[in-house]
Amino acid sequence: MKLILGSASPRRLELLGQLGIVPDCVRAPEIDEDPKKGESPRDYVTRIAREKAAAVRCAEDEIVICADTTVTVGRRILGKPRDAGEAAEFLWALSGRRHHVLTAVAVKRGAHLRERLVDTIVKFRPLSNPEVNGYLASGEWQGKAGGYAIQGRAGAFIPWLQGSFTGVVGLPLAETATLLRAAGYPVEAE
Ligand SMILES: Cc1cn([C@H]2C[C@H](O)[C@@H](COP(=O)(O)OP(=O)(O)OP(=O)(O)O)O2)c(=O)[nH]c1=O
Repeated sequence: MKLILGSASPRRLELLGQLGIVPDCVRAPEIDEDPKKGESPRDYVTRIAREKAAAVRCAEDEIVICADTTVTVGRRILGKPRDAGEAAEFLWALSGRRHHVLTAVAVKRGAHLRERLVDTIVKFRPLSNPEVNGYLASGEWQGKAGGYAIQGRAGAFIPWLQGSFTGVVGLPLAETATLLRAAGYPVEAE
């Protein structure tokens, strides 16, 4: 049984490694990640993970794992910021508030798709101008949903969360292990 990681995210590769899993290959999906008009954040993230899984070619004896992570405040979806200006806007929108980080995981084996949606509530303390400017200068916001990475220096902005830390980083490991086992892929530990 071969495992394909359908993701260009180095975080997802590293997180699988935490489970002792090294995928047999990595195939990054190319899809349009724009939300549809009026689409709820939960529907959006589920659809994108599903579309990523559908976009990755695989043989009968291969399992594909894809995921999508998005940050939501109210009904607003914060994806990966286009530039530093948008990252600044996102950080101010998150400052001093709680938001949700949704990660949908999709595991495909043949025609069968298994999915899980993990919802984590994250609290940001109020940020100051120097903190936001310092963070923007670090470049850590690039390629991250919501414009921050909890596993880096933005960890200092977050006094509390409820849910899955690994889900925020991009692949919730408890749910991922369950999905992979259900698909027939051996996952040790636990
Ligand atoms: C909120 C948050 C997001 N992220 C990252 C995880 C994801 O890589 C990224 C969200 O973008 P995604 O579209 O989920 O993934 P990606 O574009 O990096 O990779 P691919 O589509 O090929 O799978 O944000 C962190 O690393 N830390 C965080 O704290």
